[in-house]
Amino acid sequence: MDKLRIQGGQRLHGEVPISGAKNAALPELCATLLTDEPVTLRNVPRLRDVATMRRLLEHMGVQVQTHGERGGLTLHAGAALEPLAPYELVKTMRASVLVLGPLLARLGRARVSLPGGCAIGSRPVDQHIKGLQAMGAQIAIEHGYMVAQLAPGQSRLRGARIATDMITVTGTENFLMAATLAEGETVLENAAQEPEVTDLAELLIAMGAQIEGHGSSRIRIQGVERLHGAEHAVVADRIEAGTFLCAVAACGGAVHLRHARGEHLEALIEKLREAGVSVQASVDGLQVQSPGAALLRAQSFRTTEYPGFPTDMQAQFMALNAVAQGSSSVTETIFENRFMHVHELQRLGAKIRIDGRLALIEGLGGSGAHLSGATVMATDLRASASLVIAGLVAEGETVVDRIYHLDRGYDQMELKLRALGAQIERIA
Ligand SMILES: CC(=O)N[C@H]1[C@@H](OP(=O)(O)OP(=O)(O)OC[C@H]2O[C@@H](n3ccc(=O)[nH]c3=O)[C@H](O)[C@@H]2O)O[C@H](CO)[C@@H](O)[C@@H]1O
Ligand SMILES: C=C(OP(=O)(O)O)C(=O)O
Repeated sequence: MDKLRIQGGQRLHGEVPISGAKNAALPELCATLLTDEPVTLRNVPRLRDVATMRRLLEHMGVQVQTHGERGGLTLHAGAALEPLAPYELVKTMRASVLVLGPLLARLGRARVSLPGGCAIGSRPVDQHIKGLQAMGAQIAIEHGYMVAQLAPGQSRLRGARIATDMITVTGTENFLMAATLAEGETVLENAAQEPEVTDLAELLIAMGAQIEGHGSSRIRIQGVERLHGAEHAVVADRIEAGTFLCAVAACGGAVHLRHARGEHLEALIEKLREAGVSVQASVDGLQVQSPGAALLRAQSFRTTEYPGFPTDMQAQFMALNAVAQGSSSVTETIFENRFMHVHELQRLGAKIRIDGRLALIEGLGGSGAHLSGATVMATDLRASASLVIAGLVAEGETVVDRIYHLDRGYDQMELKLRALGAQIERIA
């Protein structure tokens, strides 16, 4: 099992290219199920989740071709599709639930394994099921599978008004894709406003869908009879960019993040600036400069839906707070179990106390104390990133075990960090 070995204490300098977003690429790969014409995606990141999604789509009969160095994939979901997503392919990746909407819309039936339990919370899919039922789908849970079909006498999904109990990102994406081929109008109330939802809507529009209001909390979709092929470049990954911003903030140095989109990271950038980090827009990205964590002021924050502070950046910013000056509090409001990095950060010497959904952090900056390297265990994707950041500033050697979690969502992170001057290597 691969691990990362880090020798802490280096400042970071240079330029890093930000890859396409995992959370946009995954729904966009699923959207190719909506048409029998080829769809080309560019800037698809090289990630384990993308490879898993590719295997899942190929298993259903989608032909996938890779081209070029720059993450080009052409997907062709021709006529012979088997709408089955088996447990073996679904268990490691929550996003596999995103095949349900497109399959129902295109074929009127699907059999999709419930996604496996996840470390960060229970993550039910009740809202996905309720919304698709409102569009006329009949969905039963049988032997761990969602078995879905259209109601008798119905040849297409029907447009509906869907108001979810909470804001759900993949739920919004599933409804958006399903509604493109439904009969009549669908209105999504309480829709997620994340940039990845907007990027998906832009791909769907390029395929011939009629969508208005994406990027706001109410999205209107007029169903059409068919969609066609298109070409689309996946938006830059704001969470990868945010992770590099926190890494440079903690280590100190000056780095250009090529392709990063500052307008997608406003809540995070505001906190970094308040901490004492300089973040400036450049022609094609962001320029970040930091004196190093010990001279920064720790920042309190609460995670909320976009445009608020992203839950997917909570663990990385907490690592920064642990080595900055002063005390801070972090409240996680999206997932009930997303503090698993805390125990591992404590093993490196971080002073953090958890009280329910609140973490209280006593920053080491200016106290004379430091994190000290140790072997730590990655428990989920962003927890792994937070341990890498902590390892980069800790004294001595840190080994981060179980980095298959990191490989789910970061495109060659250790190579990118090494190019910036970090001492980090992958070991078996
Ligand atoms: C592939 C992808 O895009 N993953 C992102 C997506 O996950 P995902 O789309 O799974 O997260 P949601 O936005 O759906 O979850 C928000 C909250 O709603 C709850 N919920 C959701 C659906 C449902 O049917 N029932 C229910 O109770 C969840 O358990 C969670 O507490 O958004 C999360 C929140 O920004 C991010 O952390 C993930 O990186
Ligand atoms: C939680 C995440 O991903 P997923 O929804 O794929 O588990 C994430 O990207 O931080």
